[in-house]
Amino acid sequence: MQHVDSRKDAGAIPALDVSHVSHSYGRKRALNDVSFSIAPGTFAVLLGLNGAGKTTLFSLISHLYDTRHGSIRIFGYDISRAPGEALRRLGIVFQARTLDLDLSVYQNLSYHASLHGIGSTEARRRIDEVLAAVDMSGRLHDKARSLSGGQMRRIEIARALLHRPPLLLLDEATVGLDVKSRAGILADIRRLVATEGISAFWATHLIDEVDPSDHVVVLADGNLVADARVAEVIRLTGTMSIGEAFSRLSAAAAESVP
Ligand SMILES: Nc1ncnc2c1ncn2[C@@H]1O[C@H](COP(=O)(O)OP(=O)(O)OP(=O)(O)O)[C@@H](O)[C@H]1O
Repeated sequence: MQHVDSRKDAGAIPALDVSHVSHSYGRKRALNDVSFSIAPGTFAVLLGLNGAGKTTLFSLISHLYDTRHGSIRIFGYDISRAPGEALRRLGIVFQARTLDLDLSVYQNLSYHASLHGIGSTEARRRIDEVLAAVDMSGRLHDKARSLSGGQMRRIEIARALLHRPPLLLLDEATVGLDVKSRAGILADIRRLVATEGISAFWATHLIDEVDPSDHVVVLADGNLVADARVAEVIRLTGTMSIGEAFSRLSAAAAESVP
C-alpha cells in the first residue's frame, strides 16, 4: 500500500502527536498502527471515506475511549497520563448535534464555561468574544431550537473555543449544511487559525474542503496512507489533483484488505 509521509516543523512541540495508535471493536480493527503529528498553528485535514476510522481516532484523541495501544499527546501532554492538562488544550466539535435545544445560546455557553471553572464575569466576556468570532453576536438570548443547522454549528464552535484551547478538533462539522453555510464555517475556522494561531484538525470526506496549502492526513480502512502537504501527496501519488490522489489511496487500501 502507498504511504506518503513528510514530517514538518520537527523542532516544535506538536499540537497533536499520535504515535502507533491501534483500536479494535471486538474483532474489527478500526485503526491500525497510526502515527502522525500536526504542527502548532496549522490547519490540517483528516480525510477518509465512511468507515475509514476518523470518528474512532477523534474518540481516542478526546479521551472518550482509552488509548490501549500507542500514545496520543496534545501539546506534549499524554492523554492517558495527564488527561486534565491535555483536554484543557483541546476544543471539540462533534459530528452529532450536542446543544441543549431548550436552553438559550447564553445558557448553553455559560454551562460549558462553568464546567471549565470559568467564573461568571469572565464567562460573560468570553461568550461575547466567541460569539463575535463566529458572527453570532446578536443571538445571545435566542433558544437553540430556533436556530438553523448552520447557526447551531456556529454556536457549537463558539462553545468549543470558550476555554481558549490551542487545538480544535472538528468531526465532519459541515455535515448536513447547505453549500453557503459549509463555506462560511470552513472560512471561520481557517481565519481563526490564521489570526489566533490555533491549530485545527478538520475531519471530512469532502475533497472540496481541502485547500492547496493544507496538511492532509489520509486514513483508509484504519490505515494511515498519507501524511503530507497537498502538493506532496499529489506528487508522490503521481496524480493531478488531491481528489484523484484520495481516490487512488482509498482504492489501494480497499484492494489490500484480505
Ligand atoms: N461502536 C462500534 N462497534 C463496532 N464497530 C464500530 C464501532 N464504531 C465504529 N465501528 C467500525 O469501525 C470502523 C471505523 O469507523 P469510524 O466511525 O471510526 O469511521 P469514520 O471514518 O468516522 O466513518 P464516517 O465517515 O462514516 O463517520 C468502521 O468499520 C465501523 O463500522
